[in-house]
Amino acid sequence: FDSSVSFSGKYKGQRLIEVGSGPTIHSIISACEYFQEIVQSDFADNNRKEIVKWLKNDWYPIIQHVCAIEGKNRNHSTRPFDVEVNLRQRVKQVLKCDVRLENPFHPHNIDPAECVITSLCLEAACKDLETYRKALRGVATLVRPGGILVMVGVLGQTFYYVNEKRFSCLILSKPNIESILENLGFTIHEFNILPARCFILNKKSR
Ligand SMILES: C[S@@+](CC[C@H](N)C(=O)[O-])C[C@H]1O[C@@H](n2cnc3c(N)ncnc32)[C@H](O)[C@@H]1O
Repeated sequence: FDSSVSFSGKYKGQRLIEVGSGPTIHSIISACEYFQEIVQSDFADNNRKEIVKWLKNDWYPIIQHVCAIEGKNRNHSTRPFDVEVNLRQRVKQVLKCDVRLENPFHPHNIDPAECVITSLCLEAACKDLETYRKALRGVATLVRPGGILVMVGVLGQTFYYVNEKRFSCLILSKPNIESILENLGFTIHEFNILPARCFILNKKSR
């Protein structure tokens, strides 16, 4: 899970909202130690169902993996088992969201949070830069004044696959994202660009 987000305690608070979680919990594993209440969300019903299922089922290997990356499995108080228990308790809601709406949680009004995470969602949801800008404006309304927005995204990509299904992806550049965020009143603390890893997978012949 290259897109998992790592928290070290520099940022903490009462609430964290994740926008466009997909069917997964990997983006919030690291954060659950630092935020008391977590709201996850996605547009797709099946993705939200998968998260709700997880609240009863097993993502332990993924939690172990994230803890290993962070070296946490050497620390007794945050070993993977504890992280899992913590995370299950802290995910309070799994809601429908649509980032193309001015209020992504319409018709619900969600209190803004100290931290909002969105990973690989906006470029998947938006077909052009103007839609992306509006979506980011909507996501920004979920961040409390003084709070942080953590975005994981991909630059210069036009499509991606989930199994054999192809999805479109909006081409983004660093200057595009920086100028939209600055116009929305954000100060950018970190902008890390990591080299993409390319996986070439060979399907077994029968
Ligand atoms: C590439 S996946 C990323 C999932 C996860 N956040 C991750 O990092 O692995 C894109 C996600 O965006 C969601 N999505 C697509 N359009 C959306 C929309 N209009 N509003 C909210 N989520 C949307 C999809 O359902 C999907 O779960």
